[in-house]
Amino acid sequence: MDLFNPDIRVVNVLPSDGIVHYFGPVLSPKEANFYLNCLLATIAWKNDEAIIFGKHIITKRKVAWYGDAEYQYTYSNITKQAFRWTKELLALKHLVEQLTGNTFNSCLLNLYHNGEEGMAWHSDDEKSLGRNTSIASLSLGAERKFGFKHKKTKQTTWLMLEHGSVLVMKGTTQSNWLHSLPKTKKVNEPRVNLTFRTIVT
Ligand SMILES: O=C(O)CCC(=O)C(=O)O
Ligand SMILES: [Fe+2]
Repeated sequence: MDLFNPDIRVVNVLPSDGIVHYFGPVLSPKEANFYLNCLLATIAWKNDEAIIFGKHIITKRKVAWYGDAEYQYTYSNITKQAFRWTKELLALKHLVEQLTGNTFNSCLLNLYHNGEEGMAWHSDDEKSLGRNTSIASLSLGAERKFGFKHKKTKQTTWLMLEHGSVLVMKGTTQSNWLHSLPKTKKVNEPRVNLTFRTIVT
C-alpha cells in the first residue's frame, strides 16, 4: 500500500516523560472511507463488559479483539475472545508497522457510535503489554479530540485525531501519562479506532 503522504513530518505531542508521534492522515480519504465501511460491516463488534466493584458494567461503545491467533484472555474479570486477523486488518497492521518500525501481534478495535461515547482517562499499562511497549492507534471516521494528562504534574495536552490518521505511544508514555477520548455533543458520526499492541505471554 502506498502511504498517502510520503513527506510526513512527525510531531512529538508530549513535552516530556514519554513519546507520542502523530503522523496525521496516512490513508487518502477514499482509502479511509473504504476501511471505515468495511470494518463497520465485517468486524465482530460487541459491547464491552467489565465487573467493577462487583458490578456488571456493559459499555455503549463496542469493541473487538483480533490477533495472530485465536486466544482468550481475561481483563476486568471477564474472558474475551480474540479472532484471527481479517484481510483488511492485516493490511492496516502492515501499514502501521511500516510507518512506525514496530511489529504488533494483536489489535483492540473500538467503535464509538457518536460523541456520546468516549473513553475515560486511563493508561494501557496492563502486565500483558510489557513495559515501555509501543501502541499504534489508527483512527477512522469522525474526527475526535484526544488528550494526554501527566500522572504527577497533571499537565494536559490535546490533539485532534483525523480520519485515516496514525498516532503512536512509545517509551515511558504509559507509565507517566493518562490518555482519554472525551465525550462531545458536537459529533454525531461514528468513529472506529484500532489500537495495535504486542501482547506478551
Ligand atoms: O479511541 C481511541 O482513540 C483510544 C482508545 C484507547 O485508548 C484504548 O483502546 O486503550
Ligand atoms: Fe488506551
